[in-house]
Amino acid sequence: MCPTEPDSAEAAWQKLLRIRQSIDNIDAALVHLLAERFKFTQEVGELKAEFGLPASDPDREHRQIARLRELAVESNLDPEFAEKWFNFVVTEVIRHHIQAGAEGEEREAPL
Ligand SMILES: C=C(O[C@@H]1C=C(C(=O)O)C=C[C@H]1O)C(=O)O
Repeated sequence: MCPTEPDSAEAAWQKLLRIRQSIDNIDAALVHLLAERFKFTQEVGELKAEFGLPASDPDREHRQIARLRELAVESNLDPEFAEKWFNFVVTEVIRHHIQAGAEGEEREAPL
């Protein structure tokens, strides 16, 4: 048996608990990072709404996807997954931007 392998069910359970703690820490960090990202994209949405800029910027998104795919390959992460994750997040960001734009228009042209 490899020396780092647990040699009993109890040791395996302890190892599982230790690994799960790290998984939970990483999940917490991801939530914090996403919250920060959405704070910044909200600022972008406010700027876009104020100056009538389009909600989405497909050219920028293509550049971001190319970069993230490269980073994923370097990090041994599936680049398809990295792109799916990015698109999932950006779809939500754009939905917020469209909403902010519509609310800005309503404020400018009340009934
Ligand atoms: C945040 C922006 O708005 C949109 C959202 C993006 C993102 O979440 O990274 C990128 C491009 C835009 O489609 C932006 O234009 O920078």
